[in-house]
Amino acid sequence: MPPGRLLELHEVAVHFPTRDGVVRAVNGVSYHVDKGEVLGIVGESGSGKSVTARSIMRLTAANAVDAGGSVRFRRKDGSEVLISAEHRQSRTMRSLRGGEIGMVFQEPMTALSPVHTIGTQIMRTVMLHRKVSKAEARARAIELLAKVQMPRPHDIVDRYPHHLSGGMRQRAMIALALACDPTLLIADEPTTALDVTTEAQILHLLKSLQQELGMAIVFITHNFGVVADIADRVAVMYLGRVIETGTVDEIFYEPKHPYTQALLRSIPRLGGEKTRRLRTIRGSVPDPYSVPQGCSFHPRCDHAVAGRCDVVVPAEARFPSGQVARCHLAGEVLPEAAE
Ligand SMILES: Nc1ncnc2c1ncn2[C@@H]1O[C@H](COP(=O)(O)OP(=O)(O)OP(=O)(O)O)[C@@H](O)[C@H]1O
Repeated sequence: MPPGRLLELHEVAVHFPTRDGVVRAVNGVSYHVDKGEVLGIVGESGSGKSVTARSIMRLTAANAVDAGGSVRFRRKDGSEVLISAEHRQSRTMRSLRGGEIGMVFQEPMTALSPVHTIGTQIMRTVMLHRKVSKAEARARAIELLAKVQMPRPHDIVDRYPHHLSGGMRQRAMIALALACDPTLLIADEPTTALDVTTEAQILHLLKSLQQELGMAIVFITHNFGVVADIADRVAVMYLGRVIETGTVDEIFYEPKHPYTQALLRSIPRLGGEKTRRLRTIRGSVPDPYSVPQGCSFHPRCDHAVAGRCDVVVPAEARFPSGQVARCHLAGEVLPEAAE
């Protein structure tokens, strides 16, 4: 990996064999994250955002089958590690999880235990990864609670999760994820379940922590507005593939892939023209048992060319800026042409 690179996924594939057939949840996903960068992952429900992220930590469900690809991660000491399925239970993986890669979820109770105090849980993580005394770990827990702007950290440290509001639980989970100064935080829809005001506060908190600590974030969301707030670069996913990547500005102002263009047309804009009608994307996401041949978006695409888009999987089209789109017509299908 280049020196500034922290994480690199190459053609990662994860399938779930079920009684009704094979769910091809992730079908060859490639993306990278540089040190200190925020990568937003967007896409409709079921596009494979979470399964891909979990495969980085090797935390996919027991019925998941690793169907290929590789994940590379740069450790704090500068060395590169190849994360593979065999590493699932390895000592390296255990030291990466929580020690170098932190994770926060939509539902804090998936990360927090209901039967232990917030302090005990943070102290446990700190003591698992560092040689510190109990008193030092407790001091670190209080320091972390203050860092995530938890009110009354000296009091909250001895509370159980059910004593806290939704927003405070989210802060506690972030404190837990930051316990060992991770260089990468994977945030999977961490604000989706919150009201708008709390969501804005948590986003602001994550952004300021990211800048203060210099950590990178993979931020998963289905909300373009949230991406605009927090991300530097964006990867758009559709049916288990990344179909476009670029900077936030490129994706918002010059989307190259018809799916990204359609997604953007379907979100209301503040101050937008009142006469402009919101358009929904034709059809619905096909079920992942039968991913369409060729470009998987072609059955819903207004520009699909028969004999090409329905037959051949598009290669990556690279633009001089670094923007990449997996579309046979990328560069030809401009937003104006698609109106
Ligand atoms: N353990 C599992 N067994 C079978 N199918 C699964 C399993 N976990 C996920 N899937 C399927 O894999 C696909 C991708 O799921 P994933 O959760 O990654 O989507 P997502 O883009 O994160 O969506 P959401 O925003 O709804 O979380 C979905 O079709 C989902 O039903």
